[in-house]
This record gives sequence, structure tokens and C-alpha cells, in this order.
Amino acid sequence: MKSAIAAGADAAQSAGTTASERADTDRDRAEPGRRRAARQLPSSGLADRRGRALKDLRISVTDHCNFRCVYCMPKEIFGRDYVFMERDELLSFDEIERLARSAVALGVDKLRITGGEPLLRRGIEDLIERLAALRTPDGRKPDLALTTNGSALRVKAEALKAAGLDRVTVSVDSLSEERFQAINDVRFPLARVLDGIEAASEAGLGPVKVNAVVKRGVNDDEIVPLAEHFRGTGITLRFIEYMDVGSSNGWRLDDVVPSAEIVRTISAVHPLEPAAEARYGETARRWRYADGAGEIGVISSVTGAFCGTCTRARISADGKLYTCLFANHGFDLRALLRDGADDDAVTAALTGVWETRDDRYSELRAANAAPDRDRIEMSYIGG
Ligand SMILES: Nc1nc2c(ncn2[C@@H]2O[C@H](COP(=O)(O)OP(=O)(O)OP(=O)(O)O)[C@@H](O)[C@H]2O)c(=O)[nH]1
Ligand SMILES: C[S@@+](CC[C@H](N)C(=O)[O-])C[C@H]1O[C@@H](n2cnc3c(N)ncnc32)[C@H](O)[C@@H]1O
Ligand code: SF4
Ligand code: SF4
Repeated sequence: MKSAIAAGADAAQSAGTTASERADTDRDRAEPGRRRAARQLPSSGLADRRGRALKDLRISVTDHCNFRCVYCMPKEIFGRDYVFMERDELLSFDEIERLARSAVALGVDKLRITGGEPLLRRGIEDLIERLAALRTPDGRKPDLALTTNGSALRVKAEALKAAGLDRVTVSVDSLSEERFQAINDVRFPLARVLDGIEAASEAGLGPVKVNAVVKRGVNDDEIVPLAEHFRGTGITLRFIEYMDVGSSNGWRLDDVVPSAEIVRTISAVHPLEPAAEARYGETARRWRYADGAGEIGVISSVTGAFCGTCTRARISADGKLYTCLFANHGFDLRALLRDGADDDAVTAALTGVWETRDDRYSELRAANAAPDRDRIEMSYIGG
């Protein structure tokens, strides 16, 4: 028997629809009542086998983290802790800058620094400064963002802004001290993360966004309290469906709280209406409060796959290029660079990988057709 997700995806895969249209249909079904936003495929020099342009590059700068979130890298996996990369395995800042420069020349106009915890990478401000100096072929600065657990933001926010970072997204899954400790497994108070968010706003790293992963029976009773905490503050809270990334989190479909339920739950207290997307291929669907108190987002990668508009590539901390969050094979850019490749060879590699890309893992999972795979941890590939 097929799951509810599979049944929905079957219907979405009706004949004659493009991958992009199917993604819309999946998402629209996942969030009933939504108006479809105007969509325009961005023009870019590169297109993959499904016609998707390369626009976003997500760069993981470390696989280390000072948190052990239950949904990402729970402390004990199979009786052992994680084995992290050695320093010389990580891409150097020179190497990251070279790769980002080539990607931007090929049409990338959004760079996101992630990890592991990116603020643990020594000298991260220097890397930001280098990336902030890049320009697209038509002379624009790419959108430069960073996703963080927030624990070092009070200390680093001003320096990051001064280095040229545009904005940050901070992860917060609970407003209860006890639960924060239980979910994120850290040795300092939740107040430090909340203060980090304030520091980011004060430093001008906005619009600041907050990501909350929702897991059934763990924090689904905090959907409204979280929404109310950030309502009216100018900070956009985005709820993320718990995903089956990696193999250490013990993911089960029953643990997923569908976006439609999240929207319904908030809307019952503070009515929401759909808002148009700000950028083609956004991960989050936007909803705004009818009373003007701001907006929320939902990232429905399980119940409403958005592969059809996926313009994202990822570089892991050790320099592998992945064209899907769920890919099990990456192209070794570090080996290429350390073998002395020139810029043309780097460009050729990026082009070749993107043009042969056919990934759509979330769509296939929804149709119960995802292939078996060696699972790569989120902290390695970069969330
Ligand atoms: N399945 C899937 N999930 C993704 C993808 N990209 C991001 N996500 C999920 O969405 C979460 C939020 O991503 P962020 O790091 O905040 O980046 P973003 O959504 O691109 O941020 P904005 O540019 O502010 O919209 C990630 O942590 C992942 O959990 C993707 O391509 N596929
Ligand atoms: C891997 S983390 C890296 C950046 C930083 N350490 C942080 O937590 O924001 C990036 C994002 O992935 C999300 N994430 C991690 N595991 C997830 C999972 N299994 N399902 C959904 N989102 C997940 C986190 O909540 C976070 O917002
Ligand atoms: S989600 Fe981010 S903060 Fe949590 S364990 Fe993973 S990398 Fe660390
Ligand atoms: S599952 Fe892969 S192809 Fe689909 S949206 Fe996520 S990263 Fe893109």
C-alpha cells in the first residue's frame, strides 16, 4: 500500500507536466488554500537535464559542531561519536574563493555559508570578506548569507557584517530551556542563542530568519508559541519538515509534521494568507499574517517536494560538489584544485557536473521511487 505522500505525488506526476509544474502542484497540494505565485525560470548560462539553472551555491566550511541536534547529529550513533575531518582535509579559503568565483561567473548569484557550525571555522570573517568582493558578470554582488546555530553570533555579528555578510539565518527549535537542551544537547542556555539573534538584527544582518525543525511529539506543541515569539518582530520564522537526511537520526515518516498542519495550526489563532515568493526556487513557501504582523515560511521537503525548481549546488567542507542534498556521490573538486587545475578546468568541471544533473530525490521519495543510497550526514554536506 502506498503512503499518503506517495498517492499525492502519483497524481502530481500526470502526463504532460514539466518538473517545475509538478513541483508547484506538489507544494500546492501540501498547503491547501495557497495561491500559486508567479514563476519565471531565471536565465543562466547553465541548465541541467531538467532545464534548471545553477543559481545558488551552498558552501559548508566545517563538519564540526558544538551542538548535537537530535535530527542532525545525535551524540551517540551506533555506539560511537562522530569522526570529524582533519584541518588539512578542509578546503582552504583560497580554494573556496576560487570555486565560488568560477560558480559566480557561471551564473550563481546566491552564496550561503553553512556547515556543521560555520562560526566555528577559524577566520570565517576573512572568507566572508573574500566572497563579498565577488561580482556577477553584470556587476552585482551575490546575495551572501550564512546559516548558524547562533551560539557565537553575539561575539561575531558585527565583524561578519563589516566583512560584507548580508544576512543570517539562525536555527531555534524550542523556546523551553529544558527542551532546547534536550533537542540541541548543548552546555549553555537558550538565552545565548536568542541574544545572538538580537545581535544579528542590531548589526544589520537582516532580514534575519529563524529556522525551526518540527518533529512530531518533540516540539510540535511549540508551533504557536514559536510563531507568537517572532510575530511582529520583523524576523521571519520558517518551519522545516523533519527530513530523512543522513543515517544517524532514525528518521520515520510518522515523525514528520506536514506543512499544511503547521499553517493550519497557526492560522487558527492568527490568520495567515499566502504571500508571493521573493525569489525563484525558494525553499520556503511564504505566508503572511492577515493583520500585518509579518510573515512565516514553511519548508515542505517531505510533503511538498520542490525539486522542479531546485537551482542549488553544494560544496562539502572537504571540497566535494553535490547537486542534491540527498546525493550519495560528489565530484572531488579538492583533488582537481590540488592537482594544479587552472580556472578553465574548474569551470569545465562545474559545467560538466551541472549539465548532467538529473537529481529529484524528494519527488522520487514522495512517489516511493527513491533509490537506495548511502546516506550522507547533513553536517557533512551542509544543510
Ligand atoms: N530537500 C531540500 N531541502 C533543502 C534544500 N535547500 C535547503 N533545504 C532545507 O531548507 C532549510 C533552510 O535552508 P536555509 O539554510 O535557511 O537556506 P534557504 O532556505 O535557501 O534561505 P533563504 O535564501 O533565506 O530562503 C535547510 O536547512 C534544509 O533543511 C534543498 O535543496 N532540498
Ligand atoms: C545542518 S545545519 C548547519 C548550520 C547550523 N549549524 C545550523 O544549525 O543552523 C542547517 C540547517 O539544517 C537543518 N536540519 C538539520 N537536520 C535536519 C533534518 N533532519 N531535517 C530538516 N532540517 C534539518 C537545521 O535545523 C539547520 O537549520
Ligand atoms: S543542525 Fe546545525 S547546530 Fe544542529 S547539530 Fe546539525 S550542524 Fe550542529
Ligand atoms: S531533494 Fe535534491 S533536487 Fe530536490 S530540492 Fe532538495 S536538493 Fe534539490
